[in-house]
Parts: sequence; C-alpha cells; structure tokens
Amino acid sequence: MMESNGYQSGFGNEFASEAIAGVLPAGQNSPQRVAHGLYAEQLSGTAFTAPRHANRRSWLYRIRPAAMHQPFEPLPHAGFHNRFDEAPATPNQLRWDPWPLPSKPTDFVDGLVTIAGNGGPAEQAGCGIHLYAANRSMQRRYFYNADGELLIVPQLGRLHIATELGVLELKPLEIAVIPRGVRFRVELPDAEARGYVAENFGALLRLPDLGPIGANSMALPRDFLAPHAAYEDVEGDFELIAKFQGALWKAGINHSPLDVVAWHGNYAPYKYDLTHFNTVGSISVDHPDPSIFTVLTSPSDTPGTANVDFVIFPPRWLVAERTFRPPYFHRNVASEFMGLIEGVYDAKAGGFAPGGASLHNCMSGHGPDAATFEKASAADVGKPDHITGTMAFMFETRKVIHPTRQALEAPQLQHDYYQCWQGIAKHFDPKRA
Ligand SMILES: O=C(O)Cc1cc(O)ccc1O
Ligand SMILES: [Fe+2]
Repeated sequence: MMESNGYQSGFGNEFASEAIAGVLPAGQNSPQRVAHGLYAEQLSGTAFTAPRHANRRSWLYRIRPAAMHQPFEPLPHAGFHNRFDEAPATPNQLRWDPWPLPSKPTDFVDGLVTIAGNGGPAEQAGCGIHLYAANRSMQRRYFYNADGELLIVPQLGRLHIATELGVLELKPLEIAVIPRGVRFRVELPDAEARGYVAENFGALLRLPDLGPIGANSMALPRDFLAPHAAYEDVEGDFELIAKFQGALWKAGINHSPLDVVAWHGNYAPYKYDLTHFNTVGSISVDHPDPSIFTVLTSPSDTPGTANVDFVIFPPRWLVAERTFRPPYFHRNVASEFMGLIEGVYDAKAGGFAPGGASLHNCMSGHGPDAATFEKASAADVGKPDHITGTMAFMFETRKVIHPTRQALEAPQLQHDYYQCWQGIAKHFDPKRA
C-alpha cells in the first residue's frame, strides 16, 4: 500500500495496517485464536450481499469487542437532532451569519447544532446539515453515529480525530469522512474550532463518475488518505455516546473503545485536502454547471440524481470569453445549502461570511447579487481573471432541505437577505442593442 505522510492512500482501497507487526491473520479473517489475545470483529458498512464494487467492510483486531459496555440510556442534547419537520420548509432564500463560538466549555459533540436536513435515518435517505463550534477536546468520552457517515468540513481551527482505525489530523481546507458506526474522539489542538457537518443517511459517499472528462481530474483517488492502526490500551470510567435514530444515547464503558491494534478492509475513515482538487472549467464560453466541482457524491436510486453531493468552489482561473463569468441566475430542482471556509464567494459581493451559510431550496430563484451582476456585466472578459484565497462549498440534495426551528429562530438569520436582489436594475429597452 502506498504511504503518504503517515497515512494510507487511495479511495476505498483494501487497506491493511498493524500497530504491532504480525497481528493480521494470514489467509483468513477469524482464526480460533488471534495473535496477542486480541478479538476479531467485523465492521460492515454495507449489506453483506451488496455488489462487490459497492461492498464495504473491515476486520478489526482489538483488545475487547465493541459489545462490551453498560446499557445505553438517553442523553438529552438540545441542538443536535434529525427533526426536520419542526417548521414548514420555506421557499425563501435564507442566509445566516457565522455561528458564534462557545463561551462555556464545549466539546465537539456538545457543540453540534442542527441547521437543516431532509429524509432521516429510518428512511436511509437524505442528510442532516449541522454546524459545530467547540473550545475543548472530548474528555473521557467517545462518539459514534449509527445513523449515517459524517462528512466534517472544518472552517476554523484544527481537529485531531482519534478513531478506532487510527488518527486523522484535520485543518481548514481539508475534509474528513467518519463512517457510520466508527467510534471516535475529537481533540482540539487549537483554542477553538468551528465547521460544518453533513450527516449522510443514504448510500456511502463515493467519487463521481468522470464521463467525457476522462480518467483524471477533479478529486484524484490517491489523494484520499486513511489512517494507520493506532490503539489505546486504557482502562477507566468513560462514556460511549451513540447517535441512534436521530437521538443521542450514552453508556458507561470501562476502557477506551479505540483499542484496535490492527485492521484490514475498505471501510475506514478518510481525509482529503481540498486544495488538491484538479478543477476543470470552461476554456471557451459560459459558466458550466457546478457538478464539475463535485468532490464526493452519495447516489440515490435514480441515476444521476444524488442523495447528496459535496461540491466545492476552489481558487481557479476564469477565462471564458464573451460571457457572464460568475454563477448565473438560476432555479434548480435540487436544493442547495452553501458554506464558506475562507475568502469571498464569487456570486456574492457581501453578506456571505466564512462560517456563515445559505440555503436556496428547490426552484427558489437565486444567483449573483445586484453588485456582482453589475460588476461582472461591465468586466473585461478579454483577459483571464484569477479567483484566489477562497473556498466555498455546497451540500446539494435531491430532496428539499428543511431548516430547523433553531436555525430559523437564530439571531444569525439575515432577515434582509432578499434585499441583495432588490437593487437589480431594469435594463430592458426594446430599442437598445
Ligand atoms: O447557487 C450557487 O451559488 C451555487 C451554484 C454555483 C454555480 O457556479 C452554478 C450554479 C449554482 O447553483
Ligand atoms: Fe445555486
């Protein structure tokens, strides 16, 4: 397996990693006695009988089986849930200022707040859209999500994510995916951390097909990095938190569940550096549809119609001639939730700040604000334009995205967002060329 700075490289590869050499059994998965008195355990991320190309599972060789913990009991959490029916979904364009950083000690799980979503874990379709804002490491507690995989998009501060399968170090402009079921603890190397999370209830995220683009470009499989095995052999008084059917549960556990000494398989956490994205765009006329910026996609049962796409708007050259270069005015059958990691988004002159968010639901008209339209209409498109220092992204879903009550009632909601299009001038003149 190719190594890359302490990670194993490749998207969905059959990885193999040992923190102690010789633990992985040869020629079988479940020997009568595993080396060093470890337990063998399978973690299945797809149905046992999923077609081979889509089948994902890993074998874990661990100090104690995952079954060993006290009974779960409900753990109340006011902000993090999957109640997407609390408020009517709105056709209004919505935008939020950045979420505030916490003033009280708050870890990654405490600091999750659900902004919007669709579908749910019972349906096994749709996604939850959450923000996190934290100022301390998870202490003596571990978390797993039985409802879906978590796509984590840091906007501020680094995350040290210790998982059953090893450690992912993450910083803004990188993303991580923690598979459904994988137990982990988030530590904060910096004083504060903030970012976005998509909780995918549907088919596992995968690389999009490339079609006529060919065998390369967009996100390259070898840029996806999985951790090496790393284990904790620690006993004590710990808490295991599960997210199960939209709610949190907690159980006592007398040891660290991050006790996997070796593992092999293709179901593992991974990270990806968004600055590696090989952006493809127009070198003739007109702004292409943003599907060319898709990093990962969760397909639905309808070909070409994603459950959720993760799309980025990275730095790039704009060279298209005799054309309006920024994102066009449009209405979309899909629904678009956007966030901004850094810089300025090229469709908006102001109001969309790093750490903020916007939501444009099915068929709601949107596009450049008035200032952006006027500037781009008068721009010299005979020369290239370099878009730098920016990274916006979109969670685009086939189902309407329902904002939660707490998102609609938050002081961050910009009640005047619609105003950014009210200054659009009427230029129509039948006599004008
Ligand atoms: O609405 C948005 O800003 C996202 C978007 C960007 C783009 O370049 C084309 C279409 C689209 O929905
Ligand atoms: Fe859009």
